[in-house]
Amino acid sequence: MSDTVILTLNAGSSSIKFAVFEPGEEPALRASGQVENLSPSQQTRLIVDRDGDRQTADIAANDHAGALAAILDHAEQLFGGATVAGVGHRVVHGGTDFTVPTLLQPDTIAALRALEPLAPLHQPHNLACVEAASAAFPDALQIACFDTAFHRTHPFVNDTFALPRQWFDRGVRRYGFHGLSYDYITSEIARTEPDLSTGRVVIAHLGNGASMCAVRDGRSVGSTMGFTALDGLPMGTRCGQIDPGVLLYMMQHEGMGADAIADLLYRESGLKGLSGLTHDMRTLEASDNPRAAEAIDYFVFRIRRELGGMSAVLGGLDALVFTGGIGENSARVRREVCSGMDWLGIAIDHDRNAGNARDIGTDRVRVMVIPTNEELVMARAVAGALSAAH
Ligand SMILES: Nc1ncnc2c1ncn2[C@@H]1O[C@H](COP(=O)(O)OP(=O)(O)O)[C@@H](O)[C@H]1O
Ligand SMILES: CC(=O)OP(=O)(O)O
Ligand SMILES: [Mg+2]
Repeated sequence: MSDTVILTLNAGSSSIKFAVFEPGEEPALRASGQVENLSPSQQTRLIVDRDGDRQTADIAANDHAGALAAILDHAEQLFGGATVAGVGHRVVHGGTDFTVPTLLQPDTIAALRALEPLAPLHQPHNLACVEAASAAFPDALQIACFDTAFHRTHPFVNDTFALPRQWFDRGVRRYGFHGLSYDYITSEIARTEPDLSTGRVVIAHLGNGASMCAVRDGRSVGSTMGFTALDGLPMGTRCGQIDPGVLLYMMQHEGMGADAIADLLYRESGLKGLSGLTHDMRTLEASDNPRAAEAIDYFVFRIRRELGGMSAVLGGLDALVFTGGIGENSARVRREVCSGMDWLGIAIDHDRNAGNARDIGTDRVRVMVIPTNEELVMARAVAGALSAAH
C-alpha cells in the first residue's frame, strides 16, 4: 500500500463528492463518498464507501469548510495513515485562459474567482473547497481540473454567438461544460472500442446538470452548453435553451431584476419548474401527475433535437453514449430518446436497456451506457503533476 494518496473533491451547491486514490500510472481507487444535504434546512450526512462497505453518519456541517472538516475526521479510515500528496479540484469554469489542469496559486485562484458570476451554482463552492483543502493540506499540490478544458478544440462556429466581434474577444463565447465526464468517456472508448475512437460519437451526460457533446476522433467539436451551464438541455432546476427575448420581456415589462431572473433560470426552472414538483428524475418517473410526464417529455424532446443537430454537424453518427445519473439509470429516458430513431440507424434492445447493460443498440449505431468517472480524470491529472514535480 502506498504511503501517499490523492484526494479528489467535486463540490456542488449542496454536496461534496470525494475520492481517495493511490497514485500511479493509472490511479487506483481506495475509498470514495460524499457529504450531502449541505444546506441549513437539511440534516447533512457523510457517506463513505470503502472495500464494498458503506458507512453513513449525520454530521453538523452547514458549509463547505465544515463538510471538509467532517471528511477529515474520518482521515484514518480514508487515508489509513498515508500523506495526502495532491488534491484534485473540479473547477467548473476555466474561461479562456485555463485549458489544462493547473496548479492553484494565489493568482490563479483570483483569476478563477472572477469567473464566479459565470457559474454561480458551482464556482464559489469549488473555490471554497480549494481554500479549505489548502488549509488542511498545506504541503499538498492543489490542482484545478476544469469542466471547460475538454471543449477547447471547438471550431469557431461552435464557440461564437452572432454578437459584435468585440464580445467574443472579451470572452463572451460558448465554453461547454462536463468536460471531465466527456474526457473519461472518450478515454474509455479509446481503451475498449478502438474502432470507435476515430468515429463520430455523441455523448449525453444527463445528471442534475445535463449536456451533450459531439466528439470526432476523440475530440470535442460541439457542446449544448454555452457561456454558462444554463444553455442547451433543460436540467433539474435550470432552464436550458431559452429565447433571450424572454429575459428582455421579464426585465422591461414584468419588473424583474437580474437577481430574480438568475434565481428563476438557475434554481426554479427545468424539470422542477415544468413539473411544479421536483428536480429529481426518479421521483418524476414514479409520479402519476401529468405535469411530471410533461417535464420528462420536454427533457426527452430536447435531447432528441440536439442528437439530430449534432449528427448533422458530425456528418453522421457511429455511437451514442448515455452517462450521468439519469443516463446511467433511467431506462425510460433512454428508450424514449431512441424511439423512432431508426432513420438515424438507432434501435435498442429493450431487455438490455431495462438492465442498464453497456451495449443496448441493435442497429448500425452503437448505443452504450457507460458510468462516468470524473474523479478518475482528476486523479490522473494530479498523478501526472506529482510525477512531474519529482
Ligand atoms: N434509477 C434512476 N432512475 C431515474 N433517474 C435516476 C435514477 N438514479 C438516479 N437518477 C437521477 O439522476 C439525477 C442525478 O444525477 P447525478 O449525475 O448523480 O447528479 P449530479 O449532477 O449532482 O452529479 C437525478 O435526477 C436522479 O433522480
Ligand atoms: C456543469 C454542471 O452542470 O455540472 P453538474 O452537472 O455537476 O451540476
Ligand atoms: Mg455531476
